[in-house]
Amino acid sequence: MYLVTADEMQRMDRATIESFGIPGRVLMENAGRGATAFFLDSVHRHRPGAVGVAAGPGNNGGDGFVMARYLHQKGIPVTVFLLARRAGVKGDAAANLKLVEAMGVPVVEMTDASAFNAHAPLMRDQHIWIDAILGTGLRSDVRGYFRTAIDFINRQERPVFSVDIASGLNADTGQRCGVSIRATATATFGFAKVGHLAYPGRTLTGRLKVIEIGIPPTVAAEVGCRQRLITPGALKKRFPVRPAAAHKGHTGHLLLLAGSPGKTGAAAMAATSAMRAGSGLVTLGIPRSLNPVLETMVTESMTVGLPETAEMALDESAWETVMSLIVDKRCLAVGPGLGTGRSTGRLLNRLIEASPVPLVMDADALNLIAANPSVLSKCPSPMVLTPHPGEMSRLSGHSTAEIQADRVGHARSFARQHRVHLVLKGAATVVADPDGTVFVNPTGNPGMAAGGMGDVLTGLIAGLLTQGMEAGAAARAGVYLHGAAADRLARRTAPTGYLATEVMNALPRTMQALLTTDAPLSWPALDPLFYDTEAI
Ligand SMILES: NC(=O)C1=CN([C@@H]2O[C@H](COP(=O)(O)OP(=O)(O)OC[C@H]3O[C@@H](n4cnc5c(N)ncnc54)[C@H](O)[C@@H]3O)[C@@H](O)[C@H]2O)[C@H](O)CC1
Ligand SMILES: [K+]
Repeated sequence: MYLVTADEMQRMDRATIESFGIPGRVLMENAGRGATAFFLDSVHRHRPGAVGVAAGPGNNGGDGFVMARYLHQKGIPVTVFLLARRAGVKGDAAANLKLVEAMGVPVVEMTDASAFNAHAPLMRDQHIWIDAILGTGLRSDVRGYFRTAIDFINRQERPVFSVDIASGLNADTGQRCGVSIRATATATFGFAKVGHLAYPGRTLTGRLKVIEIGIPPTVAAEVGCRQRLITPGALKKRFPVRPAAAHKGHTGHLLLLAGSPGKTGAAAMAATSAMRAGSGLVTLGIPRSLNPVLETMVTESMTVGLPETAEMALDESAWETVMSLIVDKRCLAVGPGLGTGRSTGRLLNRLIEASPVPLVMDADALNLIAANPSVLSKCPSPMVLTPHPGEMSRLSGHSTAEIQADRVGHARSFARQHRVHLVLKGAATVVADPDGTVFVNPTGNPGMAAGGMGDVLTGLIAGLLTQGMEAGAAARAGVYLHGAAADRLARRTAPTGYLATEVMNALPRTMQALLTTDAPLSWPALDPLFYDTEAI
């Protein structure tokens, strides 16, 4: 399913109007009518009392006028609070303002803070708000008394239904532009926007419905949308089909380099997660002194003790053994609990330059690469990097705050520059491909903010790659399944306190669920996101 930016959406509107001759007025009518149906569906249990429509001067306000008209026709008491002069409303929005007034809907013009104060008592009487103040036309921090209006509506603690996007939310990043409406539900048009899915936008959006307004499907392709939501339907087609007579030679062999003192659990969890993902065999290469410990920790994986440094981390002299081990492998994963010593770093650099198989790199491997990210361009094989925002900061040189303010943009630019598949972890994980396409993951919950979850993800992605999945697909399937397995645990046990090993053990049945359904696997009570799977 496409996720679009404000600019892409505007280009699609234009293309629909100019190349297909569908008038903007028709799009606005379809938007307002569809949003009204979703509004009535959302409030069906309690027939709405007085409905206040807060309308801005642009086309978002225009959609609000159309909604006011349909609600009025249904006999629902509705008042339009116009946050602009009538004369300042132009085009299709002006036409609909005229129409709604002609029908007898009261329109209160509020052009400054003093008019706003004068009408505050009437505003307080509204039971439900329709927020049609600002849509995708927002380009900077919210200015003027729009700010006052947004704060006022939020303070009323009434249900708020946003038109297209919660006013004040940046459609491209999901960040508040100074201030934002906190919506109970949002009806958006044509396609979901990136800002609906990225945090904090996701919590400010409420239930989300994508309304079809008549944009021809080919227009999205022509505009070249570069963002997608990860959906089970798209993932399913990418899973390798296992032959009935499969043996473990068919199902791939992973080489995992991991572990240092105090971090043996990371190595063990990543290895077993690869097995849980369906990898045929896993060989775990670890510092020699740790072999006795890991032999008892992992049962199904094989272990190989490798030359180590004085700190008992992998030494550069392990190179030859590793290269001989890699010969019959389908994937190399490096990182969980690896340590960040210089000799380990030299070993890693040489592996990146020579790996004949796809590489997955996480944790300390990323911290080591951060010293010299240009080595990535020398890798002859596909790479998946799985940084959390702190590791991403070290890799890219941008602060964590900058990265979090535009996760899609930072993931995309790193993936393109270094030709890697970049998994930027955290709430609403994003996966960027080397060609700049970015996927946003809808699964996962706050209970995953716990030790070991990243090691499970590394093993899972590596396990999928080992079975022959293409690198980008393995990264997307990995983050989706990882989050969905955790959502299942959060639902069945408790929202927090479930363990990484439990997520790991839940992987096979989550994968089975993915392969046997088209429905999103997440639990709606944990994830308020609702999306129309028809609107792909
Ligand atoms: N998606 C579609 O196909 C359709 C979308 N529609 C709706 O149109 C809006 C976008 O409309 P647009 O006129 O471009 O912009 P807005 O209404 O969002 O806002 C423009 C308005 O707001 C002022 N403004 C901009 N930034 C700020 C700011 N930071 N502070 C204060 N004021 C600001 C600006 O000056 C303008 O006056 C889309 O969201 C949909 O709801 C169509 O109706 C149907 C087709
Ligand atoms: K809005």
